[in-house]
Amino acid sequence: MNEARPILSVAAMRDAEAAAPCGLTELMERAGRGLAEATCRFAGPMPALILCGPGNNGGDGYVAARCLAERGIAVRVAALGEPTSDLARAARQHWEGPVERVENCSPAPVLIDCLFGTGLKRGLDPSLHERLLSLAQESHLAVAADLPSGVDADSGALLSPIPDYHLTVAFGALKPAHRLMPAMTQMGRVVVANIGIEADRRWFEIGTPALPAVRPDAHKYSRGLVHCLAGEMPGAMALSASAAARSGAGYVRVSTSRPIAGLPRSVVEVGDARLDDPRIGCILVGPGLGHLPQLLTLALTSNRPKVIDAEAISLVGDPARLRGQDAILTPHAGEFERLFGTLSGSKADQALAAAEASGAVIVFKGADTLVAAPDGRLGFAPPAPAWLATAGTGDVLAGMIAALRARGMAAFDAACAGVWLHGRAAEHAGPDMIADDLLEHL
Ligand SMILES: NC(=O)C1=CN([C@@H]2O[C@H](COP(=O)(O)OP(=O)(O)OC[C@H]3O[C@@H](n4cnc5c(N)ncnc54)[C@H](OP(=O)(O)O)[C@@H]3O)[C@@H](O)[C@H]2O)[C@H](O)CC1
Ligand SMILES: [K+]
Repeated sequence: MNEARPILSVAAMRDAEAAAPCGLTELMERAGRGLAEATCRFAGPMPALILCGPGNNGGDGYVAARCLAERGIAVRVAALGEPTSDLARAARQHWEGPVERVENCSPAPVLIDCLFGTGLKRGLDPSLHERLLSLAQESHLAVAADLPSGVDADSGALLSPIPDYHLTVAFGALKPAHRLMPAMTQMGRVVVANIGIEADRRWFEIGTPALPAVRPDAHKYSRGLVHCLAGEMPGAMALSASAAARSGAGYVRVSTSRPIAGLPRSVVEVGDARLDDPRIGCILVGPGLGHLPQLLTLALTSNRPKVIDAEAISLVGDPARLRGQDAILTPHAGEFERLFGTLSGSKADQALAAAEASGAVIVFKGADTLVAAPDGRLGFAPPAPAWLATAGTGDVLAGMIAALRARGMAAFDAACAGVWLHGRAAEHAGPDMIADDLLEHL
């Protein structure tokens, strides 16, 4: 079972740190020890070079050096200068070995980057980031303490270039950058060292979903009726409706003015669209919609839950139009901007602002998909294969989420579950998959 792991912003991390009953010195001790242990497990007994910055990330490095030396590892330390924080100064004093200079130290098979963590405020000086890149290049394994130095912890932006790491050891909790582009692709394996803080769980990495059980007295309507509104290009809705049928909906119905090729025989095509049917668990509108804005208007006249995808998102026009609707929106970046405009802040900030403005659950898709709720909950997708970026996979996701919603899951939970299952289906389908192949793995 893959538990939802908390994700903390820099501000939330500082609060958690301040509230930790064990105190900051012990937190640093645990962080350094966790870094040493994770590095040993990953790299074995290879000689290591630890780069220490001026702040507490550097402090973690001095602690890790002591712990590695206690394990008999040949470890060297190189610093940018003397530590500037009290905690790091104390950690430096407990390191009994020599301290070289980052500018002229020689490389080692394992490079451990403890230059900067959550306190990074700007890009590294060019001479320093070039030094970091070259020391990483000359090592066999590069390990980042908390975050690669150069990454903005809250947004995942690269403030200066970073090498590709093999391992990143996050302290206490994941930070947004561990699950946001572009930083997430350069961190290698990401592990969390438990340092004993209490983490707020409103932001989290989406874990294995708990799906509703099928009751012994279930019938097709109680298991969830998905009503799809097919548009000008019904092939897209064929994918969505098939995905809904394969995601446990009891009954999938498609309103269409002409026969649709490729639907499973169990999916029913109907000529009319009676959306006041109280048995409808979720309406799906958008995939293959084309220029039929009236279908969105029709969906919005119904009080039933709905998933609004693809072209239908742009047709909403004003996010306030969704207030009072029980809606899940599934935009990619282009659709997001067309409806919500250019919002400021990180992708996380933007997703939350969009959820608040519309009152809808927002699935902000991409290599770093986020699920935002109007009440401030935010799910970050675990990494999914890059080969998911192919035509039709969004139609499949929309159908999956509609089915999970129709099965009675709350909107936010259904969206998170759909995103998680979609990523895992892609892993099973393999690198040459097309969207249709996902259906076999739902
Ligand atoms: N959160 C926890 O529970 C724990 C975290 N720990 C570790 O501490 C770091 C965060 O430590 P902090 O001291 O806040 O920050 P950093 O070490 O990342 O860096 C701060 C210093 O770096 C200077 N700075 C910032 N950006 C640059 C830059 N581009 N170039 C040069 N110098 C820079 C900054 O000084 P300025 O005044 O010049 O801005 C600071 O001196 C966290 O990531 C964990 O690794 C602890 O172990 C305890 C538990
Ligand atoms: K670091």
